[in-house]
Amino acid sequence: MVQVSEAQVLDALKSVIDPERGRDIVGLGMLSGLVVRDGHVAFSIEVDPKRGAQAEPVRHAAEKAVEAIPGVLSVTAVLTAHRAAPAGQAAPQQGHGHGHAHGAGEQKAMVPGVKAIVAVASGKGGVGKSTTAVNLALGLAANGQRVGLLDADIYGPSMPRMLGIAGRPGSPDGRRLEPMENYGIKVMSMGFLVAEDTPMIWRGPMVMSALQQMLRDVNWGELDVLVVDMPPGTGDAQLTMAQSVPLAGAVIVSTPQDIALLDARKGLNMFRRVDVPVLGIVENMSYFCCPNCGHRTDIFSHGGAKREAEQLGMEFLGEIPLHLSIRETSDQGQPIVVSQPDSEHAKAYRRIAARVWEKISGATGPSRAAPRIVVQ
Ligand SMILES: Nc1ncnc2c1ncn2[C@@H]1O[C@H](COP(=O)(O)OP(=O)(O)OP(=O)(O)O)[C@@H](O)[C@H]1O
Repeated sequence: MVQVSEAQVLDALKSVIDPERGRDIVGLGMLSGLVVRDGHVAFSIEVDPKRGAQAEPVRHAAEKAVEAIPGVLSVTAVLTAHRAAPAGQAAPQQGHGHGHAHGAGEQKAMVPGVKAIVAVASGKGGVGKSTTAVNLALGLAANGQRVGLLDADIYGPSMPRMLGIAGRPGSPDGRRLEPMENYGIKVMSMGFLVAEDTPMIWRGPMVMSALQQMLRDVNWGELDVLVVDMPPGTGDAQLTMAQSVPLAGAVIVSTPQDIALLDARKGLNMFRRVDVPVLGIVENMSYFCCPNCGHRTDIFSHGGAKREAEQLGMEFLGEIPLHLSIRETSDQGQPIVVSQPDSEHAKAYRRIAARVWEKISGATGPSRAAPRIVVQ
């Protein structure tokens, strides 16, 4: 295989001229987060936020220039809206009339029109975080809230599949993306923006810019709740999210054995460190429900999560069994809350959604970043 070096990529990018300033993007210092690995290249290009999608031709030209290097297998270039103003100064999105971060620290820019943002997180992968996020979002919608779902799991976006949505988001004004929609909720996912076979190679700064774009450069409209399906784990992406957005709170998804192994505590501690209230814990795959006879088996010493949650000072929001229909419905793009709304499982998700809503809509008082929420 032909090896591609960073120097080669930089050389190629020196041929890309920013038309606005008449110089190459490398010389202008617009490039950041360059990663070259096994022929796969990824980088971000910082542009003034005012330019937004007008800088798309620059991104496109940069991609083309790198693609032309022999040995390059894929190129992922992302535009970063570089925000020079320190947080708290007159950034355009700040304080859109709905609530501010009132914490002792810096103000966090609200997303215009979005009343509350709830993160769904887990200490590790594979515990059913995305399944919970999608059913929670649909449960909130079924309970009457206006809901958006942001798939922040940029390494393995699953929402296009889970919600049965194909295609690419449009941008009628050429500046902001329109979210996709299904089952009455608005959805944005990196899966809509990047070809399925493109490997995702991200480094810290790129993760941040991708998340910021999906959060702020999307026309979410008026939402009561934006549910964010976080990437698994407790790394950069979670911290960025937690630090740069006034989260109303976080829901931690955990399996019984994961609780026992303390993985859930990592998630909990991370949010506590950045001063985001943890709304509670959902125990997923809590017990096994035989799809044929309905017989229930507690395969993982069920009940431990509730006890642990209490010990950790967290609310236990509910338990979801391991059930074939939960997996099958998500795999088919028809999550159980919409495809089998009268099932016990759908009801369990709706109860969790109702409790989450109760907690965030009642989140007033002198505490930190709790957004002011008007229940309509
Ligand atoms: N309660 C459940 N019953 C049956 N299957 C489930 C349940 N919850 C999740 N699954 C299945 O487990 C698998 C992993 O779930 P999911 O993708 O939601 O996990 P995740 O924590 O988001 O994973 P990742 O960390 O890989 O993103 C999926 O196939 C999903 O359909």
